[in-house]
Amino acid sequence: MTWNLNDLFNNNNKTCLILLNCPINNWDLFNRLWSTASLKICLDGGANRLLEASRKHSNPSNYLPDYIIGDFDSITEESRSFYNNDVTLIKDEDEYSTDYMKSFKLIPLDHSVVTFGGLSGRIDQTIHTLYYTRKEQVKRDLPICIVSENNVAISLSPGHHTIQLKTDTFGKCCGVLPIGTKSAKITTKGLKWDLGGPGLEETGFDSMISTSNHLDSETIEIETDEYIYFNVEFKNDFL
Ligand SMILES: Nc1ncnc2c1ncn2[C@@H]1O[C@H](COP(=O)(O)OP(=O)(O)OP(=O)(O)O)[C@@H](O)[C@H]1O
Ligand SMILES: Cc1ncc(C[n+]2csc(CCO)c2C)c(N)n1
Repeated sequence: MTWNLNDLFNNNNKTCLILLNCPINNWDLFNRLWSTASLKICLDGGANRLLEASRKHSNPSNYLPDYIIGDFDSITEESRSFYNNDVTLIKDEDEYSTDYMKSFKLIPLDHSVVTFGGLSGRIDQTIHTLYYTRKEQVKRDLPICIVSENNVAISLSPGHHTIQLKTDTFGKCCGVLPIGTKSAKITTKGLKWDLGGPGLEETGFDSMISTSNHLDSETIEIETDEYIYFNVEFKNDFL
């Protein structure tokens, strides 16, 4: 598979943006993802974040998601009444699935997914984001990217991946993260410290995890036998 991470910001008619209940500190970044997405879903308190940020930076009537879904313990009355007429609100009080899990029921399998937020804040929520993103990745051939304030994590299925990224958007720091798997055999090309050579055949919590690695090319090749994440930082002056 070839993933062009610059496509995060290019128009694509089958991309879903999921807005979690996380701060929108970088309106420009959020706005670029919003303009790219064809389907937009707010999770519960994510609607408050959208209303607040779009009021501050623009006109909230131009920022209407397709759905707001969740148990509605976080959405305010004000957000509810603002979005009530134009947006489909789905209240689902199931106590055995999170709002993030509920949102994927609305996303066709032929859509790529960009999750905005979910990597910082409460650690149980962060682990849940990584856990459930992988569960959904198993069902899809298209990527799920988790975009947070300063970096993007892309979920990779077993196989060979070519990741393209431009140095005007992405900084050099990156990681190859075997999260949710005991160990993985990974080979890479295009990183300063490539995996796969002597002493670096295996990656996992019992062996070695490649963090604080650096991009050495605008094309990165990753071959993995397990589901993993690859993360890369946004460039400082891009943010
Ligand atoms: N502090 C946080 N850190 C990371 N992700 C978060 C955080 N808070 C919320 N989220 C994400 O936003 C979604 C909506 O959160 P919200 O606070 O509106 O509801 P919640 O009741 O806390 O979440 P849930 O019902 O899913 O447990 C959550 O499902 C989670 O994916
Ligand atoms: C083993 C187990 N742990 C936690 C929960 C609680 N829980 C998980 S998802 C969810 C909904 C949040 O909106 C809640 C309350 C559970 N049910 N089962």
